[in-house]
Amino acid sequence: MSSPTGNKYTVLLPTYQERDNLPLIVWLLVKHLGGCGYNYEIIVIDDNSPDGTLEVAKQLQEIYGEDKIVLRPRKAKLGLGTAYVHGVKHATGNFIILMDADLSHHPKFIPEFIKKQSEGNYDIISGTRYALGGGVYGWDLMRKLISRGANFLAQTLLRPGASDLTGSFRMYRKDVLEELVSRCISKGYVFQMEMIVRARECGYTLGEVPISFVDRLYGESKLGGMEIVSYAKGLLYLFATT
Ligand SMILES: Nc1nc2c(ncn2[C@@H]2O[C@H](COP(=O)(O)OP(=O)(O)O[C@H]3O[C@H](CO)[C@@H](O)[C@H](O)[C@@H]3O)[C@@H](O)[C@H]2O)c(=O)[nH]1
Ligand SMILES: [Mg+2]
Repeated sequence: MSSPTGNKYTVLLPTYQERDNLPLIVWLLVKHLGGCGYNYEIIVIDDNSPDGTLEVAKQLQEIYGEDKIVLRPRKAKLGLGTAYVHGVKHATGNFIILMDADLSHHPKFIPEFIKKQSEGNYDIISGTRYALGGGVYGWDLMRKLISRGANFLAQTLLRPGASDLTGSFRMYRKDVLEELVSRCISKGYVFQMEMIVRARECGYTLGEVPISFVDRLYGESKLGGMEIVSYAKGLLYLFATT
């Protein structure tokens, strides 16, 4: 079946301890991308999860095929930012979708990203929780404050012209993503924000699509105190240098 847009979409799924979530997220991706006739592949980047995520991914590969599920594991937990860098090296699509594997980002929004992209011929489409009717569900007050605070600080210091700077559900043209990752120095959670700041520097166009972010059911977030400290350091660095 030829893709309705003539494009190929590569979904990068970084996983660390996502054994219970992976079958469902993959099934939903197949449903919303394959079911709509899009040409796609899913690249799973597992960082040697002790819970056996990679073994689950291998079973999924047998079910859906090696052309649809591509495995690019790494030997150790090396961080979310570098997982994307690693994944994009193996991508064969001309558009790349970055998303979490824990069902916080629902694949039903991807056809909306694709529609928005073709309407404005944008270089980047960013899912937004903080404008246009997007939202967050299931987080406690503390986590909401951390996210809002991180966004507010970044908006105030960097003024990058996007409503959700720390979210990671986005679609990029492949060459744009490659250019941006080569310019980014962050390795942890601050990576998402730096990508938008660099995109603005390079003059790339950005469209936004409202998304609802639902907190994970299975497993735990990897966002801890260390990540918050490194986020603050990264933000100050960007403030001082851009
Ligand atoms: N391969 C790999 N994957 C990782 C690593 N750390 C996290 N992941 C994967 O990256 C995704 C996001 O990790 P979570 O631990 O679920 O992040 P979160 O706390 O829910 O944070 C989300 O929201 C933040 C903003 O509100 C985002 O900044 C963040 O990117 C993510 O979308 C999941 O699929 C998780 O398995 C890592 O070191 N290596
Ligand atoms: Mg999560």
